[in-house]
Amino acid sequence: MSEYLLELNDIEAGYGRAALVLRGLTVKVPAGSVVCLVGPNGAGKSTVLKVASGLLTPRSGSIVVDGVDVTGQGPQAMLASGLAHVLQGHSVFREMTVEENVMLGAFTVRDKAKVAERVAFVQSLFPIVGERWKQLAGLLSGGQQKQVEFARSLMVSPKVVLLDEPSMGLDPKTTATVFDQVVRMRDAGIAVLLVEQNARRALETADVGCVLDLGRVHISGPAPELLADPQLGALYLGGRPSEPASTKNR
Ligand SMILES: Nc1ncnc2c1ncn2[C@@H]1O[C@H](COP(=O)(O)OP(=O)(O)OP(=O)(O)O)[C@@H](O)[C@H]1O
Repeated sequence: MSEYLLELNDIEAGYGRAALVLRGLTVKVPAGSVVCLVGPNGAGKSTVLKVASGLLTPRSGSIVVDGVDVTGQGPQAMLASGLAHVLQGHSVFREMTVEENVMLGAFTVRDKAKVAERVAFVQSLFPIVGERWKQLAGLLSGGQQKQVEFARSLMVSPKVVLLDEPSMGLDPKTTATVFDQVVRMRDAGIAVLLVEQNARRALETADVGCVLDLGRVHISGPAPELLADPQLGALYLGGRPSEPASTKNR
């Protein structure tokens, strides 16, 4: 296994003819870790995940998964290489059972024994998924539905899970539970690249933090150090890290 399960190197990416969103972005996800991307609205956090999962092809730069260069491959190939993307918002099918929702994630897995093994794994990692297995997913709470989405993403045995704003729309207590599940995934050996608006909570969970600004990583380091950084505190207040605190909110 490589030191980094995912490397995004010097990525430039954007949408159509519009200006670049990512301008030389480098992010590395070590094995056994949660890396979180924080930054202002529109900084390009979700775009990083779209590039990593093959939904958006970078204009330049490279994507390396566990030592293998996968730059330019589409979503299906990225999934096969070990990257699973849990999109922003709610993607559970409410009229289907929890089982049916989770099994959608096993669509590409042909080996029945492997599928059974993964079912046992996700049910042990997320007990509520096992307890509500035969029930309609729409009957579950928002936080429980998020665990169904996590379970679905793990059916392909990913090396890295890309999580886009898992706390969106959830109350603080449920958010805390969801972040606990993120830690459980990491402790089960799955690296996580996490994008969050809830920067402080995400940094409290993550091992490594990266602050995005103007399309590249502005500050990165161990998450506890970033939490203690006064510049990052200024960013929470809505200003840019390079501005003195006194100019904020003018
Ligand atoms: N499908 C798209 N087509 C065109 N432009 C897009 C598309 N998706 C995002 N953008 C633009 O790319 C930029 C970065 O968006 P992105 O969603 O990556 O930011 P973000 O940091 O995740 O923001 P937020 O915190 O608000 O979710 C924004 O200017 C946005 O308008």
